[in-house]
Amino acid sequence: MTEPPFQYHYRIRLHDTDAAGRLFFAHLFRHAQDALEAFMEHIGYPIDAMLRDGEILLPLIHAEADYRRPMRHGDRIRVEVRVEDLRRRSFAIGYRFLSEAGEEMATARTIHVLVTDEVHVGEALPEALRAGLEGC
Ligand SMILES: CC(C)(COP(=O)(O)OP(=O)(O)OC[C@H]1O[C@@H](n2cnc3c(N)ncnc32)[C@H](O)[C@@H]1OP(=O)(O)O)[C@@H](O)C(=O)NCCC(=O)NCCSC(=O)c1cc(O)c2ccccc2c1O
Repeated sequence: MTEPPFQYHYRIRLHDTDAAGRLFFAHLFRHAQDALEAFMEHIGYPIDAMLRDGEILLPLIHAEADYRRPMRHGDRIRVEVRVEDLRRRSFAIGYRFLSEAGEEMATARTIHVLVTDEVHVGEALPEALRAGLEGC
C-alpha cells in the first residue's frame, strides 16, 4: 500500500498578498521551501543540521509552479509533499497546495542537486538521505 504524502499546513498572511489581495506568486516558493524544511526534518535529514555540518548542500537548480485558484488572506492551506524523482545525485520534490475543501490551488516542483562546495557537484546522495527520500 502506498504511504500517504507528508503534509504541511500554513495560513495565508496579509504580508503574503499583493494589491489585489491574492497570494503574491513569488511567496508560493517561500511556502514550498517551508514545506521542504518540515519534510526534511520528518525524514530525519534536517536542513539546519546539514548546514551546520557543512559537508554537503542541496541547492535548487530548477523551480516551477502552476497557479490554479487565487489564495487569499486567512486561507488555510495544506501542502502535500512528494518525492517525484530520485537520481544518483539529484532529486525532484512535488508540492500540491490544497484548500480546506481539498481543491487544488497550486502545484510546484523543485529539483535539488548534491554539491560539496560552491561549484562542485557531489558523486552520490548520502545513504541516509536516499533512504529517507525513498520512503516517500
Ligand atoms: C549546482 C551547480 C554547482 C551545478 O553546476 P554544474 O554545471 O557542475 O552542474 P551539471 O550541469 O553537471 O548538473 C549537475 C546535475 O544537475 C542536473 N541539472 C542541472 N541543471 C538542471 C536543471 N535546470 N533541471 C534539471 N536537472 C538539472 C544535471 O543533469 C546533473 O545531474 P546528473 O544526474 O545528470 O549528473 C550549479 O548549477 C549552480 O551553482 N547553480 C546555482 C544554484 C543556486 O544558486 N540555486 C538557488 C539558491 S540555492 C537554494 O535556494 C537552496 C534551497 C534549498 O532547499 C536548500 C536545501 C539544503 C541546502 C541548501 C539549499 C539551498 O541552497
